[in-house]
Amino acid sequence: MSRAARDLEIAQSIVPDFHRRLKYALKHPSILGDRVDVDLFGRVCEFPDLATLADPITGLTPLMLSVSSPAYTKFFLENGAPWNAVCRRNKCAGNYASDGGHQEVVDILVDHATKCEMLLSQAILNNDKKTPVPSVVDTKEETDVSAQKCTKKDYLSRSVKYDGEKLLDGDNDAVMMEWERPLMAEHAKIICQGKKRVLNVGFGMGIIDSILQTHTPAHHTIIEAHPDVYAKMKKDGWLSKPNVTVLFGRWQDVIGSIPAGSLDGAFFDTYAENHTDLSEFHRHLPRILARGGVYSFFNGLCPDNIFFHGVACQVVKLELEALEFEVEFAQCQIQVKDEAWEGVRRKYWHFDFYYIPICVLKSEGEKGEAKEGQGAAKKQRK
Ligand SMILES: C[S@@+](CC[C@H](N)C(=O)[O-])C[C@H]1O[C@@H](n2cnc3c(N)ncnc32)[C@H](O)[C@@H]1O
Repeated sequence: MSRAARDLEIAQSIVPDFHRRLKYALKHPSILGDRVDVDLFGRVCEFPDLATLADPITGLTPLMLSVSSPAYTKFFLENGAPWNAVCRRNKCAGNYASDGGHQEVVDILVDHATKCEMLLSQAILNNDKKTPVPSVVDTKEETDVSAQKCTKKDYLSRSVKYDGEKLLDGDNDAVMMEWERPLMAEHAKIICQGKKRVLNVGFGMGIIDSILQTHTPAHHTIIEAHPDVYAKMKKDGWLSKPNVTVLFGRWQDVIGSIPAGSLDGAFFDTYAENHTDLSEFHRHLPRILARGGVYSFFNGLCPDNIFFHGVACQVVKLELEALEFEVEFAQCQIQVKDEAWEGVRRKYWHFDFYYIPICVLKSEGEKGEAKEGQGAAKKQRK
């Protein structure tokens, strides 16, 4: 018997209707707010292991039910409640807190989630394990196609096909789609204003590379690993364009050949990779970018849950800040028509807005200022 189940039994013997009330509470999120059963939650606090319970039918957890209360939220988190559990309606505690307008609890949850994800990400990078990150979004069962992981170890060894406005992999999942063109235009503008030396990782349909060419970059490097995509690049003349260097191979294998400080702008948009790969790529940026250089990436982090998306953006922001970047996200609107997804196995975008990352590598002077600033802050704290 688990500790949580044993605690539940003890609680049941102390408060005769405890189990019924807990079950009721777990099934009726409407008891939140003013009508929250304070006594019930008081009893729950005597049995911290209950934090890890979830109602088997609704999937609701005590953490989801306590989002009107910062104190209970903290209590459950401290006692092991998984911040990223989702109920049968695919909502996590953060979604319930945002929907209910409980900003203080949203902040507590974001803070907790960010710390958990940073620790996890760091542990995986330090161990140099190539296993996919047990990501914050991978909490759903694998049976539903929309819930399956989009990381695919065999992607590079299977064929892809160009099909009108999309590029599809062997499972008919979309590698790239035409609706992303306006987003690519924004990314291109961010990394290549003026005659800059730019890098794009992942050619796909060549949308961003074609747009970058209109900005007449001083030099344009493209990294692409898929043989079919590379064949298309060759056919379309990319290998002989003036000022363009195509590096065929996985970025992991060819990035070392890019000279230090040789780029003013970089964009990253691969496919079938995970957050660990993105973090690993980020670690190369301070070497290859010149100071003041601008970096951006396709921000498809956790694209089916706004709270998870927000946490993932925050994690990446902190990771890049630790690498001496200044990071902001610019919001833009994006409408994807339903017809666009015809012939595509699953949608990979669900929001009607998009946060464009703008990451600038601090100059030497700014680095110093930041350090002095930190020093002053430390002194004040003492
Ligand atoms: C989403 S598409 C890029 C779309 C591109 N931004 C555009 O505007 O058309 C991703 C591309 O990354 C490539 N790719 C995937 N993994 C890679 C890796 N490890 N190194 C280099 N390229 C990779 C894929 O073959 C694919 O062509």
